[in-house]
Amino acid sequence: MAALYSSSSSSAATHCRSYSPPSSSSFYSASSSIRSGIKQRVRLAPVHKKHAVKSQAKPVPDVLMLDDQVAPKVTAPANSKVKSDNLKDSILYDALSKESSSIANLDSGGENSTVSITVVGASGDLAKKKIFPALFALYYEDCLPKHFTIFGYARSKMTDAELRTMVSKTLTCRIDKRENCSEKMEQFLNRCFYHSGQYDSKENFVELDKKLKELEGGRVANRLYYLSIPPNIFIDAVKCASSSASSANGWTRVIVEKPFGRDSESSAALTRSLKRYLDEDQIFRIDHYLGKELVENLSVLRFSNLIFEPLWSRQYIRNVQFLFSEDFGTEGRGGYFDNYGIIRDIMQNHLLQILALFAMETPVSLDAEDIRNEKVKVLRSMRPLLLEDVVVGQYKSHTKGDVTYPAYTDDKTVPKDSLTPTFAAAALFIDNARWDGVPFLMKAGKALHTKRAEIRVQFRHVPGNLYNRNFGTDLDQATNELVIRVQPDEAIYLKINNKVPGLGMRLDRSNLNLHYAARYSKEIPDAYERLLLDAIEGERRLFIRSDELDAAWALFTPLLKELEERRINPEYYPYGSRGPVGAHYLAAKHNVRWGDMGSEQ
Ligand SMILES: NC(=O)C1=CN([C@@H]2O[C@H](COP(=O)(O)OP(=O)(O)OC[C@H]3O[C@@H](n4cnc5c(N)ncnc54)[C@H](OP(=O)(O)O)[C@@H]3O)[C@@H](O)[C@H]2O)C=CC1
Ligand SMILES: O=C1O[C@H](COP(=O)(O)O)[C@@H](O)[C@H](O)[C@H]1O
Repeated sequence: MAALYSSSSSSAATHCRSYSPPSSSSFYSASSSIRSGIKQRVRLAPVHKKHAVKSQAKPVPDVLMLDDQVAPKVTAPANSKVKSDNLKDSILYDALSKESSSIANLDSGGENSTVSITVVGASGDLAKKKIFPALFALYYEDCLPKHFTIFGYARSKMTDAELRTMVSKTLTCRIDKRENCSEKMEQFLNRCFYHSGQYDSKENFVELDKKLKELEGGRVANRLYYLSIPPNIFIDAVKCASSSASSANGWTRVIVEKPFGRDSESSAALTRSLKRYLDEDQIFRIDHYLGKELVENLSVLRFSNLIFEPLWSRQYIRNVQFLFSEDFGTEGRGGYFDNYGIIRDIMQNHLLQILALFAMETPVSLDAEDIRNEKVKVLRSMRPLLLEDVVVGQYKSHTKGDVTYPAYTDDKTVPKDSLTPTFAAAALFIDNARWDGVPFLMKAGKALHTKRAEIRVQFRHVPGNLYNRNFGTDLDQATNELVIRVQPDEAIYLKINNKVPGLGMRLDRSNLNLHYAARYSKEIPDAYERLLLDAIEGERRLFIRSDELDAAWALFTPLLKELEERRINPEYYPYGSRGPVGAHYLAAKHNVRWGDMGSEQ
């Protein structure tokens, strides 16, 4: 039986995910076996019979045959509506998800199945900037299944040829692999098609369905919809896609882009509406920060190295900081941004998701449900944010030399009297045994002095430190710090104290540095590539489950309401600066110094 399973691991996706490590590294072979471990476990999971009943599918064999030559027999019809109430039972939930992952893995890569990816809102910014380029990169890397089709769907009138021209302008070849690039592009573009339609028109989706069927050529048809449209039309599109263009014999999945509402109530309403047309395990709520390489590496760092996990608690960690800054303003997205602000745009999702991964307990396994269960526990253990633990700011115009940088309210799509924060700093707390009393600080801002995303872990001072005299460094300040630089120029470095070489005794601060560009020659894939591939493979680990979302909103909603109801004025900071001074007072109140204020890196 074991041989049967291992002989199945020849699908394109599995192949494209076996990254080759640098020759001297045994570490990577360990980590890639973790990944194949996930697959192995998922594939071996027996099929849960209830699912077959619920989805009214044909009976499913107890042992899944994974040989590519064996046609997958059964999948959950996408439009089968499974009520979500009983999914609250996490055991059943786990079983269902593992089961559908098994089906997904069977169905996505074989000779007798096909995957159709429809980008809804294909004429838009995100589609052009991220989604089509990520799909091409997956194709280039042989990660897409043998049989696949890509459809663009939007209201704009376009022919297939015009879509191809539009998409071709956004495609780039990998720096490390330029061979055959134009051939590959042409092959890819030939598999891209376009259908123009309204987002609320069943007829238009029926037309799409017809075109999809023609291209699917009678194979088991799996369908992935990427909703790259404004949130007010999500439900219209989901309703039409699910009723008129979901797969009759394969899976149907929908990737939903943020914003997932703007507070607890609107988020819950969105979830309820989505669940009228889809099961929870058909919904892939994307947070692209979870697809970033160093965020993915966070769990590997913690759980595959002996040295970190024992230190990962209030006993040794003084505070943790999650930092996001951009060196540009809203630039054309002010209309969207003004309704959300930086807390909803970055903190409630990207930074909080990273925090949950950082702080969670060891999951039972690397399966999606085990990881998401642990993340939910962390989020539920957190205190809702208080206004007194938050500082908000907004950038104002600034002139440097000959250049004048605009204020946020100079954006034509932003009301002149807008109080929407473009910067926020916050102190959060996790009331559990591991993290009691440890401040988790977040700072996020637009139009700051630099573009960067980092996690900084500041350790406590060394008790009874022998070197606590004046050896050139204040060791109370110069505690160890672990920095995970998510972007740009990915790196993980640990600040340590060391002796300056020589006959004297002076201490210095140095970095033990894993600098990705120096260590790995391979280009780091874009987050959207990883997440699209995961959605095709049915891997939900990096997507947000509805209970995670509820818990995340519960932390921020009271604060957001208070900020808006009391019309709290932001502290103004010049475009290109380090942000409002108030952020320093906030940190000082919690006995913390922001780690990004130093001169290093
Ligand atoms: N752009 C980005 O960097 C990011 C975007 N997102 C999210 O991704 C989604 C898509 O973003 P983005 O591509 O920037 O969005 P766009 O504003 O570019 O909209 C995408 C497409 O939707 C259609 N559309 C736009 N407005 C309306 C409307 N009022 N009614 C009906 N259709 C409309 C348009 O296509 P047509 O007119 O042809 O139908 C447009 O090309 C959004 O949910 C956004 O919040 C998330 C993170 C980053
Ligand atoms: O989700 C968002 O993310 C981008 C930043 O993403 P990055 O991958 O370029 O760091 C941000 O600019 C945007 O406001 C926000 O909606």
